[in-house]
Amino acid sequence: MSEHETNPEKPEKKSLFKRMKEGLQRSTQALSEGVSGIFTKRKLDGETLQELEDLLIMADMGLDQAAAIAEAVGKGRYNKEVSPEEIREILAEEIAAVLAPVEKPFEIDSSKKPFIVLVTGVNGSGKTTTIGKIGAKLKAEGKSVMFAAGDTFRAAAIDQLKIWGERIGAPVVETKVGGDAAGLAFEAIDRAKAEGTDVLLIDTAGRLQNKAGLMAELEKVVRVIKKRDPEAPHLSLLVLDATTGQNAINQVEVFKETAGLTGLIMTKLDGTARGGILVALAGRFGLPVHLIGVGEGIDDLQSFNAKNFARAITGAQK
Ligand SMILES: Nc1nc2c(ncn2[C@@H]2O[C@H](COP(=O)(O)OP(=O)(O)OP(=O)(O)O)[C@@H](O)[C@H]2O)c(=O)[nH]1
Repeated sequence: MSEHETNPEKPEKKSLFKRMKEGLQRSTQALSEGVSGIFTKRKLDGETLQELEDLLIMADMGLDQAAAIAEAVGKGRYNKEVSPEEIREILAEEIAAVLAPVEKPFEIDSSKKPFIVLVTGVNGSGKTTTIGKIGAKLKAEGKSVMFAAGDTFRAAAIDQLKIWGERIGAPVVETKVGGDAAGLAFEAIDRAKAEGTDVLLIDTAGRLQNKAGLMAELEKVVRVIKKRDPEAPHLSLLVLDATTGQNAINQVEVFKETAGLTGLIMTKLDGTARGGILVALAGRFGLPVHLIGVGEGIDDLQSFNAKNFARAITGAQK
């Protein structure tokens, strides 16, 4: 366990970039050492570029993005000696270029009251914790927050959200285990309206093992939300666990239409050497990435910055 996991109080003083870099260490190590291994005392040619492409695939960037990025790195540099440091810089630029279009801060439109955020994701993705952390950040900005414990299938998920609610002073709308999630969303919107709440965050169930049932329920939740406010949900976010690798692609496909996804949050990037999955997702779906999780602390849920992320995972120094 790294220091920031065992002592969540201390690192507050650390810069967010430093925290992110630490969180991404495993990915950085794989890419940075990989580049050194390929380009030390060797020319940039078809062979080394193929090895680079393989390295990018290993980092979960996906076949298409890996090929395109490797090609871009090679452009105009064939048969030249290019140092690993230079390759890391070029790689960081190319990765940032793929990621830049999906960099979008998590923002609330305060003309919408309540601003309704629907949060989906498979069990264990970090969904409930993420909702709690977002709520804490919004509260710190002076906004009033309400949670709807819409993962009605698991008592643990309801309890976890209640703990967050108590911690940050946000009311939690809940129903009994097995209760109707759509009905709960309906009730939560009415209550948030009545109480003049700024932001309502709605949790949902994530049992992919019953995919048809889950999707039918999600559709119903979205339908009911729209009945109360045709513009809502104002954000529909999917929480993805970076350690699931390429599986994240399937998850986006599953939730995209049903939940009308407007953006992504990627958690647990600290638990994998394959942080390149964000590159694969960006290239494939172009969905905004609002936040990334690089550890368990509140400050470890950070705004996604394409350039910083690309620099961190490649180990580029400049
Ligand atoms: N290391 C690390 N752990 C994280 C991150 N985000 C969330 N977690 C942890 O992941 C675990 C699962 O989070 P939950 O919030 O329970 O996940 P969930 O999707 O709600 O899962 P269920 O409640 O099981 O559906 C918790 O222990 C979180 O602290 C992250 O960015 N890094």
